[in-house]
Amino acid sequence: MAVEPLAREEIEERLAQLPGWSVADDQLSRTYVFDGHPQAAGLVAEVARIQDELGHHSDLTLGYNKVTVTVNTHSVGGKVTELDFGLARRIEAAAPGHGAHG
Ligand SMILES: C[C@H](O)[C@H](O)[C@H]1CNC2=NC(N)=NC(=O)C2=N1
Repeated sequence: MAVEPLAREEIEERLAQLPGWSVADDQLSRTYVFDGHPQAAGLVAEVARIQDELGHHSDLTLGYNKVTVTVNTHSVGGKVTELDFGLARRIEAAAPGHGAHG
């Protein structure tokens, strides 16, 4: 089945299960906060592995103690799809192991 952009209600239903994530300008995103830089970089490295496994890649911004994840699906013209939520759920599962909060 081909991936399709999610409708607004479908996005709202999925966001309700993912506290901290939001959609603006057709981008699904979340910022995680850490106690320090190595922890933040550790999440980036794990997310890179997850993204290659899934074949779906977010834009990751690494700051001193923050990581911002931003993703949409290029193949449907830059809209939010189930692929983006699938990646977000995997990142949510990984983040606590790196000490993410915020
Ligand atoms: C061939 C490869 O799987 C595609 O180019 C993938 C790679 N990663 C991707 N990542 C994102 N965010 N959107 C895509 O449409 C996309 N396409």
